[in-house]
Amino acid sequence: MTGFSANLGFLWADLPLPDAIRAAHRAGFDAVECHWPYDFDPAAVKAALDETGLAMLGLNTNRGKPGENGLSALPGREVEARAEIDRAIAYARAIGCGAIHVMAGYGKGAVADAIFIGNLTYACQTAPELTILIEPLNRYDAPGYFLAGTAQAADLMIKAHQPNLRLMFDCYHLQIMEGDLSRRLEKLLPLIGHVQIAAVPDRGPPDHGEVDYRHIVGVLRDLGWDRPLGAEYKPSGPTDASLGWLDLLRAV
Ligand SMILES: O=C(O)[C@H](O)C(=O)CO
Ligand SMILES: [Mg+2]
Repeated sequence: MTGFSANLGFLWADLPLPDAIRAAHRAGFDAVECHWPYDFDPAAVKAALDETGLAMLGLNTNRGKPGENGLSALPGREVEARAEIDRAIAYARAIGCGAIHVMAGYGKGAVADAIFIGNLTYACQTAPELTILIEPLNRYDAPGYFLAGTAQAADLMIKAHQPNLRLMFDCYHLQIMEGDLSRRLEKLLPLIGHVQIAAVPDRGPPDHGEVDYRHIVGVLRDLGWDRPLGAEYKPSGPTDASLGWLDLLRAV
């Protein structure tokens, strides 16, 4: 049966992270993931993970100054970008989290490409035991974000040539940018480190909109994908009232 990871950047985002972990456990999630956990004491986060038995699958590097969306592809910001990578690695190690999404920021062109590859290589080699993720974001939510498609991501991964560098396949962003999700999942499977889901286009629970996730869950299962899918959607009210989709997708 397919498992699901609650993305606590959006689900139970009104609770302190340790309590959000407990809420995800009560709701029956198989794992959790987050965006930016840095305001919370890693010991308290680890205690909640140990208490519930849930794994924290991933966290993000910090985004930088207000209005920025990551630093790792930005010329002249390498020192800060690597400090944020170091901070993310230390936090991930402290709580036993397996993956870090290194956020690129609003760069472009060959210079940004080279800088991003350098910073990704640094992250991969500093923490060879962790998976380092890169994630294409859609042009509506993040106009100008450096990484905007799977071909670009695959090209970066070939150039960086690091065994622990993987693609975050966020079905929400990639349906908007590229579509053809079933064939794309099949083709890119060896590059994928984590899969996320949300309704398109409203980023609500994955039970409506233009993607039928019953089909996508079946495709992934048939491809042999056996890791929890990240529920990274924005509930329109209390998270506990938004979870009808869980039984629907578990039944696939
Ligand atoms: O927004 C997303 O899809 C991401 O997964 C993220 O980590 C924050 O931008
Ligand atoms: Mg995502």
